[in-house]
Amino acid sequence: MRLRNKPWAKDRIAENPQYVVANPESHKGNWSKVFGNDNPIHIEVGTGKGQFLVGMAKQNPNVNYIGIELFESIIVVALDRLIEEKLPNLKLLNVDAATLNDIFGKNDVERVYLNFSDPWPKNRHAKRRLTYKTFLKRYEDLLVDGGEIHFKTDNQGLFEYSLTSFSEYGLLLKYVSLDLHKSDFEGNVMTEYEEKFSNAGQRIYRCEVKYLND
Ligand SMILES: C[S@@+](CC[C@H](N)C(=O)[O-])C[C@H]1O[C@@H](n2cnc3c(N)ncnc32)[C@H](O)[C@@H]1O
Repeated sequence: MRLRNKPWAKDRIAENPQYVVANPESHKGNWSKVFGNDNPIHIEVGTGKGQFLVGMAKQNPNVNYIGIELFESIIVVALDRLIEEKLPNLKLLNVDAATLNDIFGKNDVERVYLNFSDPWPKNRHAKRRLTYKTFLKRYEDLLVDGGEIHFKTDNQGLFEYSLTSFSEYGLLLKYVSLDLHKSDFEGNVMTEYEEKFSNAGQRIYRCEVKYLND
C-alpha cells in the first residue's frame, strides 16, 4: 500500500493552523467566527490539491469555502496554493469525511461539493462512496434546510449509482448534464481531475440536488 501520510507533511500542516484549521471540532456551530463574517459556507469533500476551491474562492469572495481532505501529503499541495493566494474566504481541514458531524452542526453549511469522488467500483465497497446513503445523512445533518449537493464526475457508473442514491434518499434533482463541457452551464471551475479527464477526451457528468424541508 502506498504511504500517503508523511511526517514532513504533518509538520507543514501543524505550522499553518490559519490555513489548515487545527481542532476543527471546537468550531462546531460557530464557523462564522473562524472567517470573521456571516457569509454562507460551502464545503468540498475530497478536495484533493485544492484547484477547484481556490478558483471558486476567487470567483465568489462573498462565499466562505472549506476543503476537506483525508491525506496529509495531498492537502499540503492545497496548503501551498492557499499560502500563495492568501484567500481570506478559504480554509482547509485534514480530516476523514466520516467525522463531518463532529465538526459541523445543523445549518453550519449551505452547500456540499463532491468532485471526482473515488468510485469504489466493487459492490462490497459501496459504503465508502461519498454518495452512499450514510454520507447523504451526514450532509443533511450539517446543511441548512434546502441545502444542496453539487456533484461532478467522469465515471458513468458512479454517476448513475449516485443519481439513484440521491433519488432513493428523497433529494430533488435540480440540474443534470451528461456532458458538462458541451452544455450551456456557465462559470464552471475545473478541478485537477476534471482537467486531466477532459483533456483525455472524456465527458464530464454533473448534477445538483437539493434536500427538501420536512
Ligand atoms: C479522485 S480525488 C479528486 C480530487 C479533487 N476533488 C478533484 O476533482 O480534482 C478524490 C480525493 O478525495 C479524497 N478522499 C477520499 N475519501 C475521503 C474521505 N473519506 N474524507 C476526506 N477525503 C477523502 C482523496 O484522498 C482524494 O484526494
